[in-house]
This record gives sequence, C-alpha cells and structure tokens, in this order.
Amino acid sequence: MAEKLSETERETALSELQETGWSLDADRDAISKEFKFSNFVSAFGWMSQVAMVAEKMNHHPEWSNVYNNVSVTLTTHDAEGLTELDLKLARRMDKLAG
Ligand SMILES: C[C@H](O)[C@H](O)[C@H]1CNC2=NC(N)=NC(=O)C2=N1
Repeated sequence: MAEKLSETERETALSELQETGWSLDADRDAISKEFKFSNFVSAFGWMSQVAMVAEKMNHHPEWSNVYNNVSVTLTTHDAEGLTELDLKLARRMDKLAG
C-alpha cells in the first residue's frame, strides 16, 4: 500500500503542481483542480482517457463534470492522505489535458 507523503515530499510536489493549477485542501490532505475544456465532448473524451489510466493504476479520482468543466479531487483513501499515486495521477491528467 502507498505511504503518505512526508512533509518535504508534499511541499516539493505542491510547489510543482501549483504551477499547473492544483491546490491543497489541507483539511482532507487532498489536491484539487478545475479542468476547463472547449465543450462537453472534449471534457468527456478527457475523462474517458483518464478513466483508463486510473483503472490501470487502481487509483481513482473524485470528480464531477458540468458541460465543459471537470472538478477533480485526488487523495488516497487507503492512506487517508496524499501519496505518490495522487501526484502521478495529477501529472497524467495534466499531460492528457495538453
Ligand atoms: C481495493 C482497491 O485497491 C482500493 O479500494 C483502491 C481503489 N482506488 C483507490 N483510489 C483512491 N483514490 N484511493 C484509494 O485508496 C483507492 N484504493
């Protein structure tokens, strides 16, 4: 099982991820981001790609979609906080969003 990030690991990762629009929800030890697309089909296409990646990783996002907007929160339920898996999925999401 993935281990919770150390304080240093968390800070290093956050300073990188904040540059692409992720923010920390300190209460939940989770990271969140709003992804905006040009329309619903682009948003849902991206969600489909991410779903395949998430299933392969066995690490799943909390997300909701309204038209061209997808709100994402990542945390590791099993560890009750942020782990390397959340960082990995966040980076994959950014990459797939282009
Ligand atoms: C049994 C299964 O491995 C677990 O429930 C997985 C599935 N997907 C998961 N996704 C997330 N985000 N956190 C988890 O702890 C988690 N655990």
